[in-house]
Amino acid sequence: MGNTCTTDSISISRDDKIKDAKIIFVVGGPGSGKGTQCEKIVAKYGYTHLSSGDLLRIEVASGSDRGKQLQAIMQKGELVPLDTVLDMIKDAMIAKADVSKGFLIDGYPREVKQGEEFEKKIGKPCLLLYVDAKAETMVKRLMKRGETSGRSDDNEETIKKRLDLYYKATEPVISFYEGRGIVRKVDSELPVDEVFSQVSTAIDALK
Ligand SMILES: Nc1ccn([C@@H]2O[C@H](COP(=O)(O)OP(=O)(O)OP(=O)(O)O)[C@@H](O)[C@H]2O)c(=O)n1
Ligand SMILES: Nc1nc2c(ncn2[C@@H]2O[C@H](COP(=O)(O)OP(=O)(O)O)[C@@H](O)[C@H]2O)c(=O)[nH]1
Ligand SMILES: [Mg+2]
Repeated sequence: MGNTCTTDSISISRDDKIKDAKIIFVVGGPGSGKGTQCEKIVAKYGYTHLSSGDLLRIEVASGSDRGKQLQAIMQKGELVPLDTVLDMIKDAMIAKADVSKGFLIDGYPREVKQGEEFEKKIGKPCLLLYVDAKAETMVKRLMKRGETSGRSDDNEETIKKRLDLYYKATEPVISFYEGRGIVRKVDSELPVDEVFSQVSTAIDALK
């Protein structure tokens, strides 16, 4: 049976496993350095890193019909349907719930609605790490990453679309959570270790 939900009671116990989890959203533009910082957080704090983009890429790599549809959307730099990403994140969280000290949700929410749905279905974040870099810096990093990443969206045309969408849809997420006082901004123009020192300060301040 595994994780299959057949009755309400099973579904409640599945959800119960993550309802009190420590949740950190990691938000920033494409190529800002979210993944780089998350790796370091995992090493120092032992949190579980879930990159919504990576989860989608795993589905694409499986070659499934759903993966093919996702690939087409991602190649255009658009957002995949909200429920698809949210279900993937939730399943991944439940799978790690027993061993996790906390979750880094990287690259999510991409729009305010995604944050609202996450809170309804999973729980509230205690921190939003805002990884901030200039557009020019992000483009430069992504073009460089594209030389070796093999990612079909690390090309000039798609990068521009991802950036536009970031400013239009994702930046409002930061204002939304600023209203709640949980946003900590780190300056990702700095060298990786200096960015991480700012990240550590923000995480250490959590109780
Ligand atoms: N919550 C999410 C996360 C990702 N995507 C899709 O997956 C692509 C890649 O996402 P991601 O790996 O998070 O890429 P970026 O944020 O652009 O940055 P990076 O991998 O460089 O962190 C996005 O452009 C988008 O099409 C999405 O629709 N919804
Ligand atoms: N110079 C510099 N490069 C960085 C920094 N953080 C990330 N990078 C590089 O920028 C690229 C994008 O980083 P990544 O972590 O994949 O960013 P993400 O798209 O936000 O997940 C990678 O090739 C990193 O090596 C940083 O603080 N300084
Ligand atoms: Mg990433």
